[in-house]
Amino acid sequence: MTTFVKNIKLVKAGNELELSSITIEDGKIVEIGGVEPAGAEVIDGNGHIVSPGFVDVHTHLREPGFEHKETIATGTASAAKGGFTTICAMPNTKPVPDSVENMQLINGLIEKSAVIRVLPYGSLTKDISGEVKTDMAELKANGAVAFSDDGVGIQLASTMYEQMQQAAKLDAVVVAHCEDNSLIYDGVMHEGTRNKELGLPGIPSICESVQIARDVLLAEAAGARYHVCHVSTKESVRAVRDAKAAGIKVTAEVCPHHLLLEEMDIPSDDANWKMNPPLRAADDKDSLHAALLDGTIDCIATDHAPHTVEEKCCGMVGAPFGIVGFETAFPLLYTQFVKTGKWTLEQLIDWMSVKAAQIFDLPYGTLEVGASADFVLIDLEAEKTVDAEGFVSKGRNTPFNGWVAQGWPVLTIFEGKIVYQEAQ
Ligand SMILES: NC(=O)N[C@@H](CC(=O)O)C(=O)O
Ligand SMILES: [Zn+2]
Ligand SMILES: [Zn+2]
Repeated sequence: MTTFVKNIKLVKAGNELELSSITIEDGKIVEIGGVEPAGAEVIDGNGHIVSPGFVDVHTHLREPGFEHKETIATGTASAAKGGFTTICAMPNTKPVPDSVENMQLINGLIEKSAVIRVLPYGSLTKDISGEVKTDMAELKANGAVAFSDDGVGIQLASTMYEQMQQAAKLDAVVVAHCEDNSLIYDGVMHEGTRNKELGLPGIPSICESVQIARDVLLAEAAGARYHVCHVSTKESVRAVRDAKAAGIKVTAEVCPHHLLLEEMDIPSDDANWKMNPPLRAADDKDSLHAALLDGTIDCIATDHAPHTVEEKCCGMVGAPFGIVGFETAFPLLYTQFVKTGKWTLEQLIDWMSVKAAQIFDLPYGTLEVGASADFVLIDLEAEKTVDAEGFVSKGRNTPFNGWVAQGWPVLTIFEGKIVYQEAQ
């Protein structure tokens, strides 16, 4: 079975485009820029750009346990619509992937329902409760892509250190949601200016940064590979930058919302603006941009975190943290930062695909002969308004509703097959 995708533009250095084609055989890329093979099925790319399928190393699919928020079917369909073909699923499900049995249960659900590649995390502790350590070797042997207790920070340094020592032996990556519980103060948004105006309890920046500072030293001592989730503050950026300079094996991600928004943008006590970590101050946002550009932060990850309309209805206090991200990530970043000349198209695509894959040694996020035929065609001209009601995800929880953006995925191909096609 041969498929020929013609009339597409490859993104070369910077913003340079080159008219090309991709030939697919048995789910793999066999030629780039070749001629149409006789008898091939032909897809006309209509002159759109082609990017490697995006790789999202931080997502929440909610199944098993919270199918009212999202399922593997709806979450992966949403990701495909956003141009993603590989996503790593965080372990805050019920049950948690903390044993061979639970890992196999989750693998079975993925096998049954996912329309793109889902690589599950194993947890660092049983039930992500921070107490009993998991057996990482057996979780890895059963498909854990890496290890995290995302949703909560690991409070005890000894727990983190001992799991880093296990990870170092396995050459696995420890992925950390950094949050010191003694410094949360029941906060619902950034401890700064806007929370005082709204009369809402704040989460100080140190809640995140002190745990990163601790962890990079633990990673150094353990010789482990350590990846920081959703970096949001300038002090966190400094801790990661200093650690990299010291030769510690640390990588980091940033979320689209922390690059696009800041505390002063929060219009009111609206839970669609509540996420963890929260939207920080303008200078924090600036430091995240600088960190991406100088390589301190390695990649962009959505932290797609769907919740129901009911849960998000009634102000920030009491609502769960989290916003959805798959279906808006590329268009918003492209419109705000590439169209404005801050970034090149090549940089944005790199941060959303190849750089993300490299952190976990994944052979995806690349357009190379021999690679899995995972890619997305994007219409850079099409302009649309973000409409949460039209999301494929079950989640409607986004602060970007009504934003106008360009650069929408029109066709997503995973292992050579169409998994999303824009309605004509
Ligand atoms: N980011 C969030 O605000 N929420 C995430 C948990 C997490 O990523 O910490 C969730 O699972 O809802
Ligand atoms: Zn988190
Ligand atoms: Zn998360």
